Amino acid sequence: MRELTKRYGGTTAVDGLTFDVRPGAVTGFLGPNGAGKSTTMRLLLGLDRPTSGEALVGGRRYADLPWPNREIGALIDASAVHPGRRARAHLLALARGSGIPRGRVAEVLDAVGLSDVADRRVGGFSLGMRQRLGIAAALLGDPGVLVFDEPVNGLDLDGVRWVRGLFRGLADEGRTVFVSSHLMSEMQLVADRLVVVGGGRLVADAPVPELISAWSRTHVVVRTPDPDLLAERLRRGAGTDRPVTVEPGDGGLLVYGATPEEVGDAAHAAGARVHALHREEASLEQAYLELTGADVRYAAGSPRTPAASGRRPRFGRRRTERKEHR
Ligand SMILES: Nc1ncnc2c1ncn2[C@@H]1O[C@H](COP(=O)(O)OP(=O)(O)OP(=O)(O)O)[C@@H](O)[C@H]1O
Repeated sequence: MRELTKRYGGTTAVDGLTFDVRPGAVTGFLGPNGAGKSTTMRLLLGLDRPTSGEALVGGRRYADLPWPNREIGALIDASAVHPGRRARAHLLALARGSGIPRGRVAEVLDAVGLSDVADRRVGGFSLGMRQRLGIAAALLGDPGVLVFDEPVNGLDLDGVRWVRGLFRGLADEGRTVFVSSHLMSEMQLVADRLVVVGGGRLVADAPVPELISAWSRTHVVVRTPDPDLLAERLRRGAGTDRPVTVEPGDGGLLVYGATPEEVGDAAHAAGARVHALHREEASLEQAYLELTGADVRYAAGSPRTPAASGRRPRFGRRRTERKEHR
């Protein structure tokens, strides 16, 4: 994507996005609802025209690809199949239109686990079965680039595990796998890299471990009836050179920059009673909430954001920065 922008009337769905999606890896495309993920994918697939900028597949616009289905396969909308069509007939029609041999249809039906229901009408399929059929259609041309918009929706636990394995296998074969989701927990399990968007803008583009260490901080949670005693002691340092910051938390304190052992020792030295003490690991979920919470449009107010649905980031980006200046 190069400076990709799409406006619908007064709404800017995609706002100057620039990033690359590379072969041999699963790239997660993450953002809350309305962040512009589907629009970006639609622009890449030539289903809509950019207002400005470009979305290219191997350096070419979708419209300029001689055999698009053999270069890029996509699942955008699993319900976009006529309900009266049988699964096999649907795939055969797609294959015929793209010059793909008939034999490939049985192969992809088998790959997605739909061989037994291939001659049933799609109208009777569950959402999970339709997702599988959509994935089969994406695989049909054996393309080097695969794009999946929210592919996990509607899949049961087995289906979710299967899809993770499938993406990993496709990336290991050297293909480019680009998968959107609004679920950080899902992306953490499947993606090598993440492109994070909020309000149509790029918020982060990095390998998953880099994102975690850059955007979230592990801390120690202490439950104590004597928070003032302990906080005062910790603010003078926990016996190391590292700066320690302390924040009020549920029934106690949240301590940044000290180990549980150091916090325990500080409590002992201060004479503060400790009822519980544990380390809370930095999770990608936390990083995601911070990242999208940092976006102005998604910081608060919108009823569709994780921040506004009761999972507000406890430590927004600005607060963290302020803490570090203290
Ligand atoms: N055809 C359209 N006409 C008008 N506005 C649109 C159109 N398509 C998308 N939008 C708007 O563009 C913004 C981005 O939508 P988009 O569907 O790309 O987001 P998304 O990240 O895929 O979210 P979701 O997970 O909800 O699908 C939203 O504000 C949406 O309402």
